[in-house]
Amino acid sequence: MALLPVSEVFDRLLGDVEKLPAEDVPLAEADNRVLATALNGRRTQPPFDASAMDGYAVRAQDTDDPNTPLEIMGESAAGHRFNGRIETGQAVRILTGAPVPEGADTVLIQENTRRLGDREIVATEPAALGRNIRKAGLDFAEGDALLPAGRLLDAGALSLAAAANHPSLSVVRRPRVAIIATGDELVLPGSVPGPDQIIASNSYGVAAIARKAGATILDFGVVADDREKIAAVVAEARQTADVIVTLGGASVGDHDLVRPVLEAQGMRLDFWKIAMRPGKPLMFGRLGETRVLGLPGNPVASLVCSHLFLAPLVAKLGGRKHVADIRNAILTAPLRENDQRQDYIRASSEQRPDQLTVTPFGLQDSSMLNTLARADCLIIRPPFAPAADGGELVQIMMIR
Ligand SMILES: Nc1nc2c(c(=O)[nH]1)N[C@H]1C(S)=C(S)[C@@H](COP(=O)(O)OP(=O)(O)OC[C@H]3O[C@@H](n4cnc5c(N)ncnc54)[C@H](O)[C@@H]3O)O[C@H]1N2
Ligand code: MOO
Repeated sequence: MALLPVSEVFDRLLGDVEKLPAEDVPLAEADNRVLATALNGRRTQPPFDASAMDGYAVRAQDTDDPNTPLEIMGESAAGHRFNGRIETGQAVRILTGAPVPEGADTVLIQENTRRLGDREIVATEPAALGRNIRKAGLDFAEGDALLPAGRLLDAGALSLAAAANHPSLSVVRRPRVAIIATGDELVLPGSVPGPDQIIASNSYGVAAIARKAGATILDFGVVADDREKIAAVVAEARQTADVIVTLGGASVGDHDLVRPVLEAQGMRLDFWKIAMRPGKPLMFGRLGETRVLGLPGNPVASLVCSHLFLAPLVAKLGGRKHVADIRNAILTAPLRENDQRQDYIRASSEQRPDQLTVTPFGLQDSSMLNTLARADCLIIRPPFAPAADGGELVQIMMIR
């Protein structure tokens, strides 16, 4: 089977993805969720003409002559309005956020007044008509379009939704990603491994990438290389998962059972084996409504494929925008010519005063997590790229 080019992998994986259905969540739990439907104001804010300052509600023309005393008729505080109307020659003590009394057209700030005893003030400076008054609806009015569908609910959006009196919000359901690690050699961190065993590490990194893209993770732990056991876990996972991610068992060895087991369960294979390094044995298919992404077991292949493919898949299902952070950088060391597979080379970037540079790591074996953890980017080497010298420009994808 020919290896599928990376650009086609994106098309086949993402081409027909629709965002998941909506669900209602309490406002307090809506942080970092994606709004499913546009949000309108359910009230007008401020609901009345309100004072923007501590001072006195007056008629502007009464302040034209600074020596005219104004009689204080009462107080309007936030939450407790002054019930009454002021006439010429009168003022009401007013505090920030309080309703402006009828008859007043201006708020004179406290600093521009002088008190004469308990009952009177004079303006020390004339006030312009309408000063320090927030008109009703200054922020928004009932029925105004406030937030569009697809908006990520961040701090500003959440407080606006609250101010508009929405106690709950309709958000896109989080994609549920089931992760199934396969392999007789794997034991969980903290176990005592047998002589031929290693610690299962991939799930943790893959889960972190998926979660960052908006997923809820269903971790199915480690399953032995056994057809029945893998089939049983897949059958359980497909009940709830939008995406099943399998780890390992994707290649051509006698114990690489994932694809045959999934096909026996009815998976329609879309593609298997892609023109990429690391990540060649990547597999993608559909099991009913559930998408299945079979990641190669080599830890670096699992994580690089998750950055490249799982993150945008999860983001799109969850209604989020996902744009890979791709930049141009100057190579500090030479690179060999490339073969037919698009290469993603672990590297370290440095922002210098005048340019971004990138240094590839010498060893690129796809089992080496130590280099992956140190890498902040991957150099993208297109198929058949000629050898590159230090000083040449290359594309890099940031991974942290
Ligand atoms: N004859 C060929 N052999 C291999 C090919 C090939 O094309 N022809 N491809 C190689 C490539 S590329 C990769 S990548 C691996 C992928 O193989 P599998 O997906 O079948 O993965 P496994 O054989 O199960 O495991 C490979 C390696 O990774 C370790 N592993 C697996 N799962 C985990 C995990 N959850 N946490 C940590 N480490 C894990 C496993 O122990 C193996 O060492 O195949 C090449 N072979
Ligand atoms: O995916 Mo494999 O890691 O190309 O070595």
